[in-house]
Amino acid sequence: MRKILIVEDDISIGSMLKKFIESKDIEVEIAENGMKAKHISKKFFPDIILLDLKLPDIYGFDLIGDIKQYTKEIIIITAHGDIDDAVRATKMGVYDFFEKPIDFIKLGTSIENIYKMLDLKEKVENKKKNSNKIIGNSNAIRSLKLKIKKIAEKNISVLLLGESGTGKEVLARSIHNLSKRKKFVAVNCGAIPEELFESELFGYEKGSFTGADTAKPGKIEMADGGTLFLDEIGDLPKNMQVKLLRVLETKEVERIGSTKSKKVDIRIIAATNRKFDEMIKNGQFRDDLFFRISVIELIIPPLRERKEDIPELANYFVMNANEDLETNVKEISKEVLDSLVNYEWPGNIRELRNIIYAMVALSDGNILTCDMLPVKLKNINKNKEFLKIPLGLNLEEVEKIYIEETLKKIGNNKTQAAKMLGISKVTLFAKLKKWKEE
Ligand SMILES: Nc1ncnc2c1ncn2[C@@H]1O[C@H](COP(=O)(O)OP(=O)(O)OP(=O)(O)O)[C@@H](O)[C@H]1O
Repeated sequence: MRKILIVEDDISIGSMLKKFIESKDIEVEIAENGMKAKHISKKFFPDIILLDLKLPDIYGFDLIGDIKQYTKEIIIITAHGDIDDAVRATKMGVYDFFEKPIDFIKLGTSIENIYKMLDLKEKVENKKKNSNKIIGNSNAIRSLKLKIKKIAEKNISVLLLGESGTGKEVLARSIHNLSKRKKFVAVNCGAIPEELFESELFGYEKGSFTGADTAKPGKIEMADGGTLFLDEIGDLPKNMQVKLLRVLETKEVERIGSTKSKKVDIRIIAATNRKFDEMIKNGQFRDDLFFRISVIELIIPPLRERKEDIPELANYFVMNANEDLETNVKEISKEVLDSLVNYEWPGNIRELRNIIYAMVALSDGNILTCDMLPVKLKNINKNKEFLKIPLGLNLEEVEKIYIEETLKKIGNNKTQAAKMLGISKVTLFAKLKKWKEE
């Protein structure tokens, strides 16, 4: 059910507004002063707050900081509005501004527009949620899926390790979706300038520094009851590492400029593509924080080590691209699939996704063919070397020739050969020993 809170001390205007909005099938609550407005918004979580500026106990603008976090949009209604107020409202992110007497038709349109926008946002969110499906059936992915099912509901910190684009965020969101936690709040530590970290994570009170016009909760507080995903945690500055550790130990957070701390219940999922042991050795990352966040460590292997997932992923991205680009590609040609499987994917799944999207966008038929491949993939099959093996040999003899030729090609490096052949080093040694003894 849609919900609107009216903050208005004039009882007759309040009840007129209530009647008008209820006629649109929206649930309405009224608060006659600022204190009630804070109290009700915390429990009612209205989609929209209609806020009168002149209230008996507070000036409407000074209330916005306290109620903003409990609603999606604010509309201001005022008897004595001037240009300055309208400008201030826009700066504070208020959606619309109405002068009394209220033009109900215009107000109705404004409310409808907000709901149209919110519906669209929800659709995009849902789509995002669905895109958290973990595609792949390789041993590595199957085992990851099993593990996350086991740990999802337990309130333990998880550290995801893997190269860029391997799907760490997808995995983090899947863990969250399988848990009963409320919201998923993501922070990309690699994208925040150092001087903004503290306000981003901890929030601030109004007036705590120049430019802090309103109070703002930080990401930690916003994740209360939910999951806080700290992407690129290796980029967290040292002074923030100490502060984060304190939050995890005390389960309390304090906004900048506040003397009061607030209890928070968060589950941390962190991710990095950097090597923690080196960072700890160099003093770049605190080991006490590392132990706190890495109760469970999950390693996501690069795509080149689970090539059997490539066809399924490629088909999945063709389907997604069809939906997003309104195309109708039905198939990937065998040659294209061969090239995709033979490529090494330094950018992992993100790179695969981008290439498929580009190919779908370029195609004008219903099959993806080699001429649409980017140059780096076009000649990949041509560059492959082929080995002629005579017919009539038994499989073990074929295997022996193949392994010997592979070793020759890479300068007898047995570790690399085992990797290329997809067998363990022990197996490779055992085979070589057996053939030597024969
Ligand atoms: N197993 C998967 N199934 C389906 N799509 C996936 C999978 N893994 C990754 N993707 C897709 O690949 C892209 C990159 O994934 P994601 O952002 O999770 O990677 P990441 O490891 O967090 O990258 P970075 O380290 O750069 O932040 C996204 O578009 C995501 O939807």
